[in-house]
Amino acid sequence: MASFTPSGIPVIDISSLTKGDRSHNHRAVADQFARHLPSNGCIGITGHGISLERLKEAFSVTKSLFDLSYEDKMKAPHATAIVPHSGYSSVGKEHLGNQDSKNGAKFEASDYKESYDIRSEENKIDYNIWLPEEVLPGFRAFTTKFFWELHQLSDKILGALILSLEATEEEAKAVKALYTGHENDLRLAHYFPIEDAEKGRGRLGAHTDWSIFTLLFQDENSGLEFQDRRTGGFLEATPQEGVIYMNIGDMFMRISNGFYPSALHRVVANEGATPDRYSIPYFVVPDREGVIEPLPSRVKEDGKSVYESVKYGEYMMSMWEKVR
Ligand SMILES: O=C(O)CCC(=O)C(=O)O
Ligand SMILES: [Fe+2]
Repeated sequence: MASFTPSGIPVIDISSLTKGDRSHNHRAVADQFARHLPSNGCIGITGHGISLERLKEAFSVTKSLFDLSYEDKMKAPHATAIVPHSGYSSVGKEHLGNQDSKNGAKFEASDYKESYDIRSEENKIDYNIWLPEEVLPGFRAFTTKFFWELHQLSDKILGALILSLEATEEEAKAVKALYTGHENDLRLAHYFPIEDAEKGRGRLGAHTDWSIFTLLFQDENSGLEFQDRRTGGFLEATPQEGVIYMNIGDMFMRISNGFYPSALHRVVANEGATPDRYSIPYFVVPDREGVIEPLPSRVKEDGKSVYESVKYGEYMMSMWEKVR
């Protein structure tokens, strides 16, 4: 059974996936996904197995990173090119709101934030750009460990998502083969404080993620909102202890032939003086060479294929051109 946030976003307990007991039935979680994700492509999750201590540590590491001087942060600068997408990006590198022209919810924002992207050590294209160890001791070790913890969790969520589509065994295998975790992106983000914000002022423009799905950790300073597709308005993703938000991205929308929508989301400032905000998105993405297309069984059921097949790497590069 799901509970709901004050704004009506469903919150699903996934502990039967994460307890590690293989005899547990994953079906119940898959059924909850199938019931609650089709409306807006977003849910809150509890029972994810990431402890509160771990989360506290992650936010404290994030804050220490952004508290460094600009000169120190620039010791791990993001490349001027799109690739490798890793290391430190100062304000103004991205304009995610630019990608949103199709759904009438255009939302002006200058993406008033700085961020740092961490990748798999085995990713040879988007390879990591690390700060020298002495600049922030322990940063590399912590974030690398956290990256793989989130990968383990994501692997289980992906399994339940595939199960929720009633995929054949062959289809399930094919989708899992698209994903090794080595292209995932752990992003630490810091939104600057704003004095005298008008309510609803943009901190991050409305966009969908290009991922399979995204896990979102945020601090107690709210601002994350998902579009309610029935009304076109936005629902606040209220910060709640132990709740991680999760949204479907463009790739799983395509795999599901549109059964799951890619969630349109944004970050806004509260009215008045708005403090710093920290968040940690984890983007679960296919491998670059992965060909993404609707499951044949869903196409059969729906009577048509809503999406053409795309190679993830090509899709991603075309999207990057839009938001730079
Ligand atoms: O900061 C957040 O809560 C959301 C970040 C986000 O949507 C993104 O970076 O794609
Ligand atoms: Fe996003």
